[in-house]
Amino acid sequence: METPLKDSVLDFYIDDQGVTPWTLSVASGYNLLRDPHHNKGLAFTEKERDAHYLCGLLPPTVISQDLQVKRLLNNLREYQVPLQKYMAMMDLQESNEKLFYKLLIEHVEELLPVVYTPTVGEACQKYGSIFKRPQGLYISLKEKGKILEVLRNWPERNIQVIVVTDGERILGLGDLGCQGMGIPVGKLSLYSALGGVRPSACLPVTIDVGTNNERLLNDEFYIGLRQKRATGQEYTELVHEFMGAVKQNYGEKILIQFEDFANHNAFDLLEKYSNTHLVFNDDIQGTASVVLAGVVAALKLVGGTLADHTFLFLGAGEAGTGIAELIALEISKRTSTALEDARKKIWLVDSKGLIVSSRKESLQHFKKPWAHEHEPIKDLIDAVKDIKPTVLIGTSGVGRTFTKDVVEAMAAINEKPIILALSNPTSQSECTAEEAYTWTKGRAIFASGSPFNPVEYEGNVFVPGQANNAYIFPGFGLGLIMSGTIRVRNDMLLAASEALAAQVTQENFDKGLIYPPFTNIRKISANIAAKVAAKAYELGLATRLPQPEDLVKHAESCMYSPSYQNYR
Ligand SMILES: O=C([O-])CC(=O)C(=O)O
Ligand SMILES: [Mg+2]
Repeated sequence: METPLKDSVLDFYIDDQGVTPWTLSVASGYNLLRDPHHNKGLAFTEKERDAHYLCGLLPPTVISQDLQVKRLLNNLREYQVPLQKYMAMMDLQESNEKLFYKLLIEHVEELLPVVYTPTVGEACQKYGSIFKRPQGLYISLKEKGKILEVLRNWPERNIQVIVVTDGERILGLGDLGCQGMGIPVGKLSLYSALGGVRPSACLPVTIDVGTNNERLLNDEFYIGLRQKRATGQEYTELVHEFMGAVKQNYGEKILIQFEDFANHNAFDLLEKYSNTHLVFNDDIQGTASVVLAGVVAALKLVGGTLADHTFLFLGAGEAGTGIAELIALEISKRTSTALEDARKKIWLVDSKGLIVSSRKESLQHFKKPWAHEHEPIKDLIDAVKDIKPTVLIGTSGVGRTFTKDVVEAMAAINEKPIILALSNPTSQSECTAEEAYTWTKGRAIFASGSPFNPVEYEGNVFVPGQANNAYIFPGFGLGLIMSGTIRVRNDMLLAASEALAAQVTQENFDKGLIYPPFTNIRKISANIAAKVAAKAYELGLATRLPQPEDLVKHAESCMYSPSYQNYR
């Protein structure tokens, strides 16, 4: 057999230690069928079966990978319950990785909602009950003092990207503790499927410091530490040890993506580590980049420049303030105005009402830049009527908050109101696609964080876009990895955003879409990766030299291929 197997060009960047001997020793005979990285199931050819001690272990038929994909898709479609589809996909990932990715890549529109939002949310809620095998590393308070050793227990050594959560704010579902593991697992499968990063280079991590979720603490199937969340120094020290161990074990170029931390930690962690590590917060930065792209694309449909628009957010946490800041940065850049002035076009409402200067003293630090001069307003509907936004963005994590009143008020102010209901999963969406189109009489430009089906309204079909950070983080990460970039900077987020907006075609606009369909996502990711890498080279933060001439081609050549290889 040809080992080490090369999954993609990124393998050439593997350090001298190369592939683990473990892979070499088990990959034949029955164990080969049990090795998810190399298993091909019925697609092993006669010759391969002869050469690798597989005769008799498989029924006589040899089928192609394409036929395997077809068969699996047929089986998946038989399941009525989304969670059953999810579990079937996880089983496939654990038994035949290439087939899992080929299926996911070739049927991305259909299967994204299965392995990602909304179903992954339900999977996390029930993770203890459906748990079968470890899909990532669990670093709990018990591992304190030995995190480096724990990292070395993971079978893969050449890790390029880690997605880590502490489970405190899983989507809009709140504290799911250790069961948040579904999120890093799901995000990383998109890194490979959508962004082409080798699966073996991806490491999902859950930091378990307990949970404040009483239901889970009392659930006999809960898999995490049965205690209230550690906070303060105990929390900070565990995370700090993790961050240090990761850098020590994997080097400076390891990308660490923070995912679904609570507001009170997310901003601080990002700030604390952004000058010592390659860190990226998907909820703050990834969401910001994807929403800016959608808004910029929407300008083609509604007219005006970014600076001509007025933005109102419901929700002033990671997504809300992250998006607001990136929009302000872009306005400031395009119009050469001061950032403070650009921010004045943007208003945020939190659970206490409009964020205004009289509230400044009591605001969390990440909200302070948005405390503009204005009299207090308590309700969203009154804020809409007063501020008269052209763009309404929901990032509250609370479903059904864009009520009929609110949406109708947007339609009364705007010919084409831009309404983005970003909270996940579907149950937490601020409104449904159907509500947005019906209440605006088909005039809304609508996108949501979790997918909605097309809506028919008065004989017209409206296709809602999905404003989800899944458009950005896989290509963004690929761009960082392929260029050996050592720090993330805002200009890279702006570059990613521009790259995504540039991928929306006239045909998409004609359908009212402000995002391209996910079917072309690998091409989109390659373009994003190229723009991000180009910016990193420009800023002197890319270490992989010389800079390739054609970065799009380079990105494509780096991408993991899910097609089987021939084993000698
Ligand atoms: O996971 C998603 O679908 C988007 C996201 O980061 C979140 O909602 O936290
Ligand atoms: Mg998230």
